[in-house]
Amino acid sequence: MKIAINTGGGDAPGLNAVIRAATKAALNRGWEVLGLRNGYASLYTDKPATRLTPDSVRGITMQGGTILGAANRGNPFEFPVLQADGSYTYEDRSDVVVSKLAELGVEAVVAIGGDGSMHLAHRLSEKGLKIVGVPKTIDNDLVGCDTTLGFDTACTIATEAIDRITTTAESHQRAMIVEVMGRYAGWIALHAGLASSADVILIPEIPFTLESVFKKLEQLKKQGKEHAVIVVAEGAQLKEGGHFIKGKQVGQAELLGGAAAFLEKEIMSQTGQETRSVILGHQQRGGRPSTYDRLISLRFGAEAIRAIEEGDFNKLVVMKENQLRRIPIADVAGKFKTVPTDSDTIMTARDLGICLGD
Ligand SMILES: Nc1ncnc2c1ncn2[C@@H]1O[C@H](COP(=O)(O)OP(=O)(O)OP(=O)(O)O)[C@@H](O)[C@H]1O
Ligand SMILES: O=P(O)(O)OC[C@H]1O[C@](O)(CO)[C@@H](O)[C@@H]1O
Ligand SMILES: [Mg+2]
Repeated sequence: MKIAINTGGGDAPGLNAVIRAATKAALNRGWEVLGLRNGYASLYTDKPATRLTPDSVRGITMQGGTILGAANRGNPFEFPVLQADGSYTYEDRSDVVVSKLAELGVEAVVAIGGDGSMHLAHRLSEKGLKIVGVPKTIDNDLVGCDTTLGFDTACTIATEAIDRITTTAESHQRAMIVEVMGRYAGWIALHAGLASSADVILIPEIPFTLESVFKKLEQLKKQGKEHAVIVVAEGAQLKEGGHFIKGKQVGQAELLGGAAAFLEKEIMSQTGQETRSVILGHQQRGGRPSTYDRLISLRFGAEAIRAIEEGDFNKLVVMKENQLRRIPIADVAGKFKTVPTDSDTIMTARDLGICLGD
């Protein structure tokens, strides 16, 4: 058996642990393992794949990033090609992906990625590719699973950052706003905000009003609390105004952001409270994975190989109620898991008096 592994979408802590577990489990079965670089991009080059060996995966469980490189602008069905005049045209390179893998003798692919990668995996499987998916994204927005690899680490990093920001907020009697990642889902904001005792948490699932935030700041003052910590998801949206969109690059999903800067300006000008904003950004995606992310990543990687061994293709390996399961990739492709607004975590935030902006 010859398999190939690729990592697609934004990188996330734990990717290397999946690569190591899948490679070792496959090599132990006497299989051959190829690594694709930068998603599927290496398949269009004269070095389409590299052989993964015990040496190439040694000691990488604890390493951030991905030794294979990631790609979040390389959709093979609409591949952006730069023209001489600076404009882009889009080519369908999906047949190149399928035929190149066949030429390399690859019988199955382990595709590690988020919602976008699983959408691609599903479309490639319709062209005959045998794929097993592994759920990765710090955003935790893949349906059909409790958690995705990278989410726990991102929440830990965000929680620690908010803790640190809280002590300086207190020293200066300021409102501090922390913008965290998560695209159109508020998982990181809600979990890290709750864990770090934020006063206000704004998530895309609950559109907010400025009045609600100002009311909370006023209430804190009345209680003798001179500082405030506001955690805002990059995808947060105003009840009247929608998302904060920073821009869009060719071949990429839209970039969100700007909610924290907006809030800083409005709080300063409308309440007079000294305010600062911080964007945590990509540090939430970088560095060493948490113990939990290492473990689920190793379990996902080895399970993907067991699925291939059993011929159980076009499945996504997931963690559901702390059990490994396999679900059809078709069931998650093109879907999106947001925070249920009636979840016990939301109710807990409300019970603790946290303002959710509504
Ligand atoms: N293996 C791949 N090769 C090339 N491009 C890919 C690959 N996987 C995903 N992409 C591109 O990256 C985009 C994002 O992928 P995905 O949703 O899986 O990642 P993510 O972890 O949710 O991060 P992101 O915030 O970038 O969406 C996809 O829409 C797709 O265009
Ligand atoms: O790496 P880029 O292109 O800045 O993408 C940022 C996006 O990727 C993620 O980090 C992971 O999906 C999102 O939280 C964020 O919106
Ligand atoms: Mg995504």
